[in-house]
Amino acid sequence: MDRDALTAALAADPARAALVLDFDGVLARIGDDPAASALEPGTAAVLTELAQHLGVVAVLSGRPLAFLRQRVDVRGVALHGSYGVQWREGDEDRVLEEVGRWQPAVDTAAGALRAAFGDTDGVHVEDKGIAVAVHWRRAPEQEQAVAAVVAELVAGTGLRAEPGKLVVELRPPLEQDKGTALRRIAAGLGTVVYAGDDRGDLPALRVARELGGHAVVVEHGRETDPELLEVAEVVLQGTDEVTLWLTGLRDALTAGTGAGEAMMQP
Ligand SMILES: O=P(O)(O)OC[C@H]1O[C@H](O[C@H]2O[C@H](CO)[C@@H](O)[C@H](O)[C@H]2O)[C@H](O)[C@@H](O)[C@@H]1O
Repeated sequence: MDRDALTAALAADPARAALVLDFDGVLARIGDDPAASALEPGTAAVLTELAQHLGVVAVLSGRPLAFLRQRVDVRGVALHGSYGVQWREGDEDRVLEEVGRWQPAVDTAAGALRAAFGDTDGVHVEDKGIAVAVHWRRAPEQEQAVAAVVAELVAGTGLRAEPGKLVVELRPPLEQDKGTALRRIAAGLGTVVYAGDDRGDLPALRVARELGGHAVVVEHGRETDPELLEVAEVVLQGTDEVTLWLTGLRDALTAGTGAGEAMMQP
């Protein structure tokens, strides 16, 4: 399958189609500073138009919902944060109830990670509210030290370790992941397309295929886990190719309507 076939699958019955996208590495390029991630230029405008034509356009991310609300302030785009345990409903932020009882464990883990790595150059502890992540992108030599502390914390707190690109997150050990979230988002719809780039996207990529939809993997060279490429039906090269695909999809959906021209310079 290629980009055009993917576009055709969504355009066949757009009102019943779901386009669900990961944030980091798909809509935002990967960089050194997790706090600096932002939508690629022009993407907000394209997503706005896609949301007017497709049944569902959603962002499903490991990022907290509060972060997504700041970075993806796009009318019509549904937001699902923290691997789908947080979402926006009307004017309210919602979170799965069972998450709350893990907050003391998350706070303990966050404190321990700050104590262990707060003074370590290049290691960044990311407070995600209902989870905590530790990054070593700027200090690759610290990977083993991080792994050792995280293993102790998993054993001591019962939290679950969620590995990603040069990061590991400690989060509540619920039977919830991007796959269970995608099933909820896609319920009752026709064609489902999910695009992701990291290990946390694997459950959603598999569910997309199980539902008869399509799994899109965004490749970032050697940082791409080979397991993702095994699940992929379409592989896009980095966020630049995502931008081209979304622009082409917008053009296909708006063809003949007079909308969509000159909205985005890829
Ligand atoms: O589910 P996602 O939207 O893909 O979020 C996954 C994690 O993304 C962020 O980390 C990654 O992107 C950073 C910015 O480019 C990069 O510096 C880091 O190395 C990557 O792992 C985010 O910081 C995590 O909280 C997300 O879980």
